[in-house]
Amino acid sequence: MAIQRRKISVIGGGFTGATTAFLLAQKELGDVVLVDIPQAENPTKGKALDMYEASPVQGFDAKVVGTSDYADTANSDLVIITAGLPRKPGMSRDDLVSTNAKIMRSVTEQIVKYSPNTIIVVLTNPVDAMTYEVFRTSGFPKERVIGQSGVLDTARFRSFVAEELNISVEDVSGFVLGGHGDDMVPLVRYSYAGGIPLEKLIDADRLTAIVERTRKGGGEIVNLLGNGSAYYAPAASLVQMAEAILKDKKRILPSIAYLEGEYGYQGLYLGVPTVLGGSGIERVIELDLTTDEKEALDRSANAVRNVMKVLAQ
Ligand SMILES: NC(=O)c1ccc[n+]([C@@H]2O[C@H](COP(=O)([O-])OP(=O)(O)OC[C@H]3O[C@@H](n4cnc5c(N)ncnc54)[C@H](O)[C@@H]3O)[C@@H](O)[C@H]2O)c1
Ligand SMILES: O=C(O)C[C@H](O)C(=O)O
Repeated sequence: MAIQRRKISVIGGGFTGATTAFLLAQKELGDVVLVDIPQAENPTKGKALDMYEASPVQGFDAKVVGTSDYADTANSDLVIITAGLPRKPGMSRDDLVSTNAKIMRSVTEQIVKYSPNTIIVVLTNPVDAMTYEVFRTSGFPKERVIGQSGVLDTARFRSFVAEELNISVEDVSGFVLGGHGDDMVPLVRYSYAGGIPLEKLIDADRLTAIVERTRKGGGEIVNLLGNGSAYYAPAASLVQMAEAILKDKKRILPSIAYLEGEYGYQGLYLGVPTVLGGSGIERVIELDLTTDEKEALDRSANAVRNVMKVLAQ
């Protein structure tokens, strides 16, 4: 029997969607279907063809097609949702909730129709609430609906620490819990450089500044870009999660997972450490938190709950 390549659909062919599609193809994680609205069909086809034409030069074997027809996504192994509005300077991610929730509902119905057994990874903001909306609309089991925030937030933290210590980013590990907002909880106590706790290497004041910069990392890029939000690091983060799932790597990566009692929360999508593998979220890892850390996580969880109230209206 012929072995078939994996199929990955990326919904939304804008900055994050197109960048993700290209990285997925470059890593030969599967053939990629890039989907956008009918009005954007030609540019989407153009981007996909352009990517495919890079394959002989870069030496990757992956087909990339652009479309507005969900029939082309049928039987996807993985679907990544990037469709929706990004914020502009002066906006919070939460300002996007109503518009992007409608988009989540419509794209999820199409995804489920054509790929009822797929795993969905959501990027669209406000991502904790949007992941919940996709979960609710899809009717999928919780392990097959996952949100991306922690890989990106941790990557920002690791970059800033590496810069501070003038060391390789590879040797820095970070740990960010909570919602993808300014209340996220970077946990310095669980962060290391070359196995050495960061608190032994960086002054408390500097560490506080790095934590603050991480929390506001998305806004820093929004202000620099002027019209849109980050896409290179978000796309790289999606691809790391996709690789863990498609190759059943069982990596410990932070994901936005549906909590039913873990960390004391019920019925909430929130960023936590997880094991990501072929079934999606295979396990949520629970850790003991100090009183201060739990209070910070509660603030972040409350911020997500407040956004979710809009969905209930
Ligand atoms: N969770 C994260 O860490 C993270 C990181 C980066 C961006 N984001 C979010 O991802 C989303 C996309 O960001 P972007 O920079 O790619 O924006 P973008 O404007 O470049 O692209 C969005 C694309 O979605 C398409 N779209 C809109 N409605 C659609 C629909 N119904 N079906 C299919 N496609 C549709 C648009 O035509 C556009 O091409 C935003 O909400 C942004 O805030 C989240
Ligand atoms: O900041 C944004 O609006 C986009 C994204 O969530 C990010 O953190 O870069």
